[in-house]
Amino acid sequence: MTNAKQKNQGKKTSVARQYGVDRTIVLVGLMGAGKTTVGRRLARKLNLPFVDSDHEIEKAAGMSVAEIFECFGEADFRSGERRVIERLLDGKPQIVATGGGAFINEATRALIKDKGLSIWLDADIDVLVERTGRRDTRPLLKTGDPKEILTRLAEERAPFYAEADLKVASSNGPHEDVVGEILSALKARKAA
Ligand SMILES: Nc1ncnc2c1ncn2[C@@H]1O[C@H](COP(=O)(O)OP(=O)(O)OP(=O)(O)O)[C@@H](O)[C@H]1O
Ligand SMILES: O=C(O)C1=C[C@@H](O)[C@@H](O)[C@H](O)C1
Ligand SMILES: [Mg+2]
Repeated sequence: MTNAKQKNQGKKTSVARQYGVDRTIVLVGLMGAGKTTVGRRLARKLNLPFVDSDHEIEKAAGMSVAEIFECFGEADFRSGERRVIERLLDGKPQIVATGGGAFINEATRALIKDKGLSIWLDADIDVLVERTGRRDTRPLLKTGDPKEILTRLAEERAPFYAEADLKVASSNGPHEDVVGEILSALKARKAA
């Protein structure tokens, strides 16, 4: 490794270390909570790589999430999601944004708990409805009224998301504020 590369590598670990981050951060929570868009900004702040599990699945399959659901069904999507997340957890610390249902799957949740530091991004239903309404890419929200679906999913999933290591409110923008809340939660965890 060249000196410059070594220096950069050292810098990468040191910013994250200041916040006590020595394993991959895994963002969990409902569709629209901000896992992808907040996660990308958090990664920049901590000088860590960013990766999105939905995007990785799409790359591997050469299809969109909606197409995978349509052609193979949700069960196949979930097993692909588990395999992708297992691979993403097997390496140096990074920021992983998961799909909204990943942490609900028992096997995927066990992997994340074993190797990652999970953070639940929690936003109010009306905020989620507005945010997810901006793009028509989420297959689970196309089967009925999005507000009813998100309300039901929030009820069903909250006990699982509550198993995350940290919980951060993500209703109030801008994204940078949520990043700030995550950094504060990491600092508090380090100090505890
Ligand atoms: N704190 C925020 N302030 C303002 N807008 C936000 C905030 N967080 C997310 N958004 C917006 O909400 C939309 C959905 O966000 P994002 O794609 O990051 O959600 P997600 O949790 O990754 O959802 P999914 O589970 O479907 O992948 C985007 O348009 C994003 O810019
Ligand atoms: O909440 C969910 O179950 C999902 C969320 C999205 O990120 C995608 O992973 C997919 O649309 C399913
Ligand atoms: Mg996302």
